[in-house]
Amino acid sequence: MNADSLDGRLLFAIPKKGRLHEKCLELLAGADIQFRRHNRLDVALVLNHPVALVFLPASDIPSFVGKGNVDLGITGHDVILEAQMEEHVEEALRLGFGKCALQVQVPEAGPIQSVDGLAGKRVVTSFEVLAGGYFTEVDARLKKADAERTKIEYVGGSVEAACALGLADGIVDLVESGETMRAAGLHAIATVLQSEAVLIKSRVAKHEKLAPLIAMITSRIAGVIAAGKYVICEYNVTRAQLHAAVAITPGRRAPTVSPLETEGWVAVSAMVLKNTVASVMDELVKVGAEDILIFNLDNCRV
Ligand SMILES: Nc1ncnc2c1ncn2[C@@H]1O[C@H](COP(=O)(O)OP(=O)(O)OP(=O)(O)O)[C@@H](O)[C@H]1O
Ligand SMILES: O=P(O)(O)OC[C@H]1O[C@H](OP(=O)(O)OP(=O)(O)O)[C@H](O)[C@@H]1O
Repeated sequence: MNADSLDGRLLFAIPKKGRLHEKCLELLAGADIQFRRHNRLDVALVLNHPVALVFLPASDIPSFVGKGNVDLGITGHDVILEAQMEEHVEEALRLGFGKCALQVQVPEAGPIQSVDGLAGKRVVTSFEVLAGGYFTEVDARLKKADAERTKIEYVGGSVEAACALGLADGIVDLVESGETMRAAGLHAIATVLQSEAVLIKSRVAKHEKLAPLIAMITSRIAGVIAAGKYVICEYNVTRAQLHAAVAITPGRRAPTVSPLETEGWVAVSAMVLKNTVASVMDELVKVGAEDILIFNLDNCRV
């Protein structure tokens, strides 16, 4: 591949490894963005659109998009703030995966058990900017003199080992299930921010001509995300109970209600959030709904 083959193509950055990589590949497949990635190459031409995928470390994607080197990208909200790129990129869509929290952690059995207690001590992190900003405020609130301020030290990985190694009194790191934290004998004493994966667009004006293609990709990805969040719920209910049933399944705009051949009965179809489906079914049974069926969505536009 040479640089010419990228001419006129929209560049779309995808995390090359790590927690977000697999999910991004699923999203691309769901949005019918087809590509063949050659072994070890970090650029792949999309076969069915004028797009090239650029596989980059998640933490580098905010600045590539923010500076306009690539037009679109998927990365974590956390790394956008860490790269101080929030004013240079537009978060077009929240993607609902890669959910985690950046938390202040200390040894469970240690002498320090509060953020105020940790202030002025040594904190190790991969998120220097966010941790630095957080403890600058804590130090200011506690009126720490310059020499007493919290010392933030950067490490590129294995942050959770820093306390056990005697390098830190506390750390600031990402937590999802909490397994890594607990395995290292740590617990969280504060949350700096919540994060999830986001689709970001460059704010650089020269990319205006790509707007229709960006809008199409955004809409396709939004459809795949919505399809994962919703199911279709269908059931039969008497007209007398329709009002109560519709209150349980109002749908996104409104449910579809169709007459049944049986006098006094209707069939109802509505989109329902997947994570509420069990309680929705319980409630429907209580108001007399019958033949309740749940269907997964492959894809949708909402
Ligand atoms: N445990 C987790 N659960 C959910 N999302 C996470 C988790 N850890 C990280 N993330 C999200 O994924 C992004 C990339 O993190 P990940 O640890 O996969 O990085 P990476 O690309 O493997 O880089 P490195 O391992 O070099 O730090 C983070 O910025 C965050 O938004
Ligand atoms: O709360 P948990 O579910 O245990 O997840 C948290 C861990 O996940 C991330 O690291 P990851 O495992 O992606 O590897 P990395 O340290 O190489 O980035 C993060 O840096 C934490 O260490």
